[in-house]
Amino acid sequence: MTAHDQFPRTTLDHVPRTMFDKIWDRHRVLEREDGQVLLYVDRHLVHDGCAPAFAMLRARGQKLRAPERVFASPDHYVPTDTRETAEIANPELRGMVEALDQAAAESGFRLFGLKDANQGIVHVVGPETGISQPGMIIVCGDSHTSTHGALGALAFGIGMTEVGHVLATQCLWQRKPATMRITVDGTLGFGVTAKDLILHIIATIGAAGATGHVIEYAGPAVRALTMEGRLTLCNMSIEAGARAGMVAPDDVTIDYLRGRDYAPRGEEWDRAVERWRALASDADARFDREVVIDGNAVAPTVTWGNSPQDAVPATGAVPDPAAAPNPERRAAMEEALAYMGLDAGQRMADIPVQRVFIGSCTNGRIEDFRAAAAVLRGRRVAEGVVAWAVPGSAPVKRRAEAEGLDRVFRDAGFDWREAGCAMCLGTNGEIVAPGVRVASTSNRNFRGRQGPGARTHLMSPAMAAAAAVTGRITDVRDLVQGDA
Ligand SMILES: CC(C)[C@H](C(=O)O)[C@@H](O)C(=O)O
Ligand code: SF4
Repeated sequence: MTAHDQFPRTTLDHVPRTMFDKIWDRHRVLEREDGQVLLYVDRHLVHDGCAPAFAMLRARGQKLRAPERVFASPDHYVPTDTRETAEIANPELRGMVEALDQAAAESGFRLFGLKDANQGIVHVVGPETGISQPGMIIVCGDSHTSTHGALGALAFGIGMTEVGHVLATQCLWQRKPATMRITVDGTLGFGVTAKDLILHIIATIGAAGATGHVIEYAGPAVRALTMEGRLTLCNMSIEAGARAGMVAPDDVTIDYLRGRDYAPRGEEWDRAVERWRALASDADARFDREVVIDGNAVAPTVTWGNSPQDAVPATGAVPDPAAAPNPERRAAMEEALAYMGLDAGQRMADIPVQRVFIGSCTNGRIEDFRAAAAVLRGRRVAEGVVAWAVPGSAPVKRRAEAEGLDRVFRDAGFDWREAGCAMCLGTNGEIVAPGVRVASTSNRNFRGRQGPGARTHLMSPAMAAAAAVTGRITDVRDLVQGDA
């Protein structure tokens, strides 16, 4: 018997915890009687839409509590044809970029400005610079902050008032969410990516399927994903209604972070890795909900409607509202088909597209451009199709250019552009005309998102490249079968 065994351990020691619990517990500052918990925030990411929060601070004469924990990059409002602020013709857009420059100058936080080597969509910048790390609480005034959970962080979007609160206090009040584990068994097949997987998951559990929950993705098909695939997966957690998505850190995570600008070094790195490895959910930890997905059954997946849950295999057809489970769903489907200009039963492969957008915080990373380039090499964009490649960050753009991918895109007839959110949301003015159908690698196919009347079909980068080449929705497996 060891000395330790003579003392009964407290029951607390025996409570198995999920990764979410471990991160949550470590960041609790205090708890209110109504159950709200004050959390300490490790990283606060800021974008060019956060001007109202800085205005709030200014009006109250408050300063940033911890500017060294705040990192910013302009993304939503920046045009993707120039990096010169002075060349931004629209004064409103220019004003947004200038407002962020001014806030950084006043408050002393790190800004990756328009011409900075690290500028990009905040959700691409955080992971790629190593600012986002396992075990952290990461917040940003943007719903797709869930992206960073791929590194084993608890990362979630907050509102503008909360952005102001975090800037001033470095803390945030939150109610504890429920936990949900999505286990993906099996292996993703040829031509099937993390994007197809997350569209399949959302189609399975619904756009409100994870409301109030933090999702932990687990299982062999998730473990087999690259870090970039995991970022895509976690990015769209919010489209299933989840508060956040996360993947436990493993060798993939650690290899990804090693040597990045903001990653720890030397002995500090070794200690960090030890901490990160201990974050995984305990084997006997209980989740409030469990979902199991068969990874072998996932096909290249495309959306047909105005919610990310409106997704079917590329080999499938537009569903029939008559088969809807209830009248509300039937009405929603009918409305979506009318807006999208589609008929029930129409084969997905017969739907023509006029525009293609490869980019966004979902699929604007180097592996996404490699996957699309692999399809485009030796091929041309179909007659009448306008196709854009928009890197998620300046480093992604440089890397792609170093690999000669920009040539592949240009030779195929793509426009190769500067980094930003661009056509994902179009707040920078980059939208399409009414009725135009877009094959898009972004995360939301809401009505009017890519412009009033725009018709968005969500898909993977390889699928978007295939659509660019054929001018219609195409199962990329059919197109590239003869390659190799
Ligand atoms: C503008 C921003 C607040 C918004 C978000 O929260 O997600 C945007 O990034 C989006 O993707 O719709
Ligand atoms: S790329 Fe799209 S989804 Fe991502 S932050 Fe920008 S607008 Fe939002």
